[in-house]
Amino acid sequence: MDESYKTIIGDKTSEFQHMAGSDGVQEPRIWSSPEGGRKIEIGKQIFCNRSLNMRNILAVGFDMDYTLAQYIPETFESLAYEGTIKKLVYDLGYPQELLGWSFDWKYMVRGLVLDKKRGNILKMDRHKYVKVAYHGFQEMSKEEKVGTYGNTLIRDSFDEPDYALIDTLFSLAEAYLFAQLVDFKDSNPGKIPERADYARMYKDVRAAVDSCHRDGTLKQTVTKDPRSLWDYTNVVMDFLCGSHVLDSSRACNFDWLMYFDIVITGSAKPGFFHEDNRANLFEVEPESGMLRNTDNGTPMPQVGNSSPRIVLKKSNAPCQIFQGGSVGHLHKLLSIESSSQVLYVGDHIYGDILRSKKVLGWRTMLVVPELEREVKLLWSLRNSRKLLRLMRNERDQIEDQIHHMKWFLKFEDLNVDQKQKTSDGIDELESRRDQVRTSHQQDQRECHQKFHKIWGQLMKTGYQNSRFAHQVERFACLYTSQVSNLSLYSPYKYYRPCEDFMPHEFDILPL
Ligand SMILES: Nc1nc2c(ncn2[C@@H]2O[C@H](COP(=O)(O)O)[C@@H](O)[C@H]2O)c(=O)[nH]1
Ligand SMILES: [Mg+2]
Repeated sequence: MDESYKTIIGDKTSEFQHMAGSDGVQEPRIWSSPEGGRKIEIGKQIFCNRSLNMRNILAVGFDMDYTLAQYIPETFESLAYEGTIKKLVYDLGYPQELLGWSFDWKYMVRGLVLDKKRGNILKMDRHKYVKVAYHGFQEMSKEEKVGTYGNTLIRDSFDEPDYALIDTLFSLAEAYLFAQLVDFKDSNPGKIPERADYARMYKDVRAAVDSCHRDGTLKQTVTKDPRSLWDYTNVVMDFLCGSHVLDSSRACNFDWLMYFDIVITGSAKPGFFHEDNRANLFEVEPESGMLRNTDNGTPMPQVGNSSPRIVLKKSNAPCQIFQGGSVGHLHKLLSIESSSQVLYVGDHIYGDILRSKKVLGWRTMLVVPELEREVKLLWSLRNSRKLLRLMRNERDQIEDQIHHMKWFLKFEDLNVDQKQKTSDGIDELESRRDQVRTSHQQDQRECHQKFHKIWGQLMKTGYQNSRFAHQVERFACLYTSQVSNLSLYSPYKYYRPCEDFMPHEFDILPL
C-alpha cells in the first residue's frame, strides 16, 4: 500500500500500547502505575455531566470511525470532498469548473446547522437563537438575521427536513461544498443545472457524499479493495493497535481482538439501538470474511465447518465477530440485564450518543477531538475572560444608572437647573456606556476568533452555551477529547459532575 495512505488515520492510541508490548509481554497499565492518580493535563481530562460509577459498568462499547480511529480531516475529508465533486460533475450535470475547487477543512465546525432552502449556515445557542449566520460565505447583517430567524415561533424547528445538522466530522466536507455552491449559484445563476434551488443543491451534495461512503471511494483509499466491512475494520484496528501499517494484503494476525469480547460491523446505527429492529445477526469468519447465520445471537453450527469462534493465541480469550443484528442480540451475547450496565463511547452526538441514551438508557461518553485545543485555549485566555466579565458588569451598571436618571427626569418635580444637571449626567453616562459596550463587543469578538475565525468557541455562542454544548450536556454522561484518555483513569473511577450553578447563586458562592 502507498505510504501516503498512512496519514489518513491519526495515531491517538499510544496508550493502548502500554497494555501489551509488541512481544506480547504485558506492560504496566497507566492506571496501575505509580503515575496514576496524578493531575491529568486539562486537554486529556474526562468531564462528567452525570455521575457514573465504573464499578457498575459491565460492558464498554466503542464506535470505531472518529472514535477509536481518528481520521485526519485534511486528508480523509478531502477525499470525500473530491469524490463528491466528481459525482456532481460527471453524474449530476454540475459544471466542470467545480473540479478546480479546493476544500478548506478548517472552515466548517461541528454544531452548525444548514438552512437548506435559504442557503444559510447557522450557529445557534442552546435556546435555538441564531447567533451567527452566513449566506454561503457572506456574513448576514444583524437585520437580515433577525428578519429571517428572529420570529420566536419558528425557533423550535431547525431540524430535518428543512435543516441539516453538522454533527459529525464526516459532514464538514458537505457543509463546505454546500456553502461554495450557494456562492457560485448567486454569482453564476445560469451555470447550475436547471431547477436546482439551494435545497436541491443540498440534496445533490448529500446524495453524492452518501454514494462516496457506499461505493468504496473513501474506504478503498484507506485500505485497498476491502472485501467487506469486517475486512475494513480489521485493517484499521490492526493499524491502530499495533502494526501501524495500513495494508490489506498483509496477513493480519488479529492480535487487536484480544482487547475485545465482541466485535460488530455493519450495525447500521442508529437503527441498531431499537430493540424491535429485526435485523439478522451473522457471525463473521475472520480469515475469509464469510458470514454464518446465527439464531438470535447463538451461532448455528454448520455441517462440515469448524466453529468460527477465534481462540486468541495470547490471552486464550475468545472474541466473536458479527455483522448486523441489534441491541437485543448484543445484550444477550454479553448477558446484560440492565442497560445502565453498558457504557458506550462514540463521536456522533446523534447516531451514537443521543439515540443510545434516549432509546436504551445506556451510559454514554462522547469523544470530541476539538476539545483538547478548546480547553487549552480557554485556560490561556482565562484572564481576558475575567476582564470581559468585568466590562459586561460595568456596562450593565451604567445602563441601570441611566434608566434611573431618566425616570427621575420624567417623574420628579425638578427645577430648570436640576433638569439640566440630570440631562448632562445622562449624556456623560451614555457616552461612557457606549465606550464600554464597544470595547466589550470588540474584545469579546477577538476572544471568540481565537477559537475559530468565523464560528468562535465550539461550546459557546456569546455568553450562552451553544446548541452543540447543550446536546453534549443533556446526552453525554461523560465527554473527553480522545478515547485513550480512559487509560489515564482507574477502571474503578467514580466520575462525579461538578456542582450545578443557577444564576442566583453566582454572586453568593465564589467560583
Ligand atoms: N452511507 C453513508 N455512510 C456514511 C456517511 N457518513 C459516514 N458514513 C459511514 O458511517 C461509518 C461511520 O459511522 P460510525 O458511527 O460507525 O462511526 C463509516 O463506515 C462511514 O463511511 C454518509 O453520509 N452516508
Ligand atoms: Mg463514529
